[in-house]
Amino acid sequence: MRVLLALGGNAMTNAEGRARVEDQQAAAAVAMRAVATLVEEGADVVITHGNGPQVGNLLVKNELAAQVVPPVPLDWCGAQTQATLGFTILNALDNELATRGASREVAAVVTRTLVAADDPGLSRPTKPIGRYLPEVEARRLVEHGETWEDRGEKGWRRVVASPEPLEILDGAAVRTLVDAGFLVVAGGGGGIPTVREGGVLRGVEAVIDKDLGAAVLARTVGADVLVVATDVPHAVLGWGTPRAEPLGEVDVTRMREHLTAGEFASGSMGPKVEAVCRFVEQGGRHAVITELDQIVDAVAGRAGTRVVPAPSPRP
Ligand SMILES: NC(=O)OP(=O)(O)O
Repeated sequence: MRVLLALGGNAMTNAEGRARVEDQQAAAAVAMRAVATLVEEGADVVITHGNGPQVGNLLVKNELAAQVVPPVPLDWCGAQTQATLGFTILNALDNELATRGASREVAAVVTRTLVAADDPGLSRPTKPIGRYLPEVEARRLVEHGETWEDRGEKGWRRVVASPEPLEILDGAAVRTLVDAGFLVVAGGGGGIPTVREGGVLRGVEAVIDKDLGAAVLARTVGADVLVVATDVPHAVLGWGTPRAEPLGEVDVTRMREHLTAGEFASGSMGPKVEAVCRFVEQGGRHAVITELDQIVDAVAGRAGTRVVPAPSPRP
């Protein structure tokens, strides 16, 4: 079985969302325990990861240091997060396999994702990145031209452009490595957004939603199962209301109806549900949204919100 595991922000930060080096190393170590168990059970595992906290922090560093060292654009920041998180995940995975007396070849692939140059998402900021700030501080940054948005009880968060992922440009390399038996980290942060204009490729300043990127990557590597690991055990209908209903197994037609009805918040559960629906609609065996410590059971169909193909119509 081939599994695409998409690790959410909480899988690469501590419980408060902090992204110090030691927080990221500790979080990666926890996530790789699940990956090592899947590997022991015989799965091919491809890992992708979010980069929202990390890419936002890099952008702030760039802006603060701009008078001293040349700043780099957001797509460069995204590429940098793929490298640092890829290296952190690989170390954690190698170390976890070694404690179990196991060993596998591992690799991290700097991954570009093709987006359309005229994607409306490039001119309309929607993707939350970086740290949360109190409203008063966020409004000060808005006065300096940044876009910030109220994200509820945690505070305000910067939002940036986020185009639709169309194709994993480095997909052939990823697939070749997986077919050769490597455990691969790829498509971090949804992939580095890249446009092709007049036959020329160039990065664009945006951050792709990593769950939507994961759905494209899953298709590219021929995954049977997509697991979106986040900080809650299930997607929930009526979240935060007295009628809250955690979802178990749902067929993809019904799940898309819930999505269309506005049951899932944009910028958080909404893209995760969109991603699992796309994966199953395009032939995936099943897709699961669940929390980090349920990953192994999720792959086995015993945990989380499990989206399965719609039943075939009767002849
Ligand atoms: N790129 C991205 O979606 O990252 P997060 O999942 O960390 O927000």
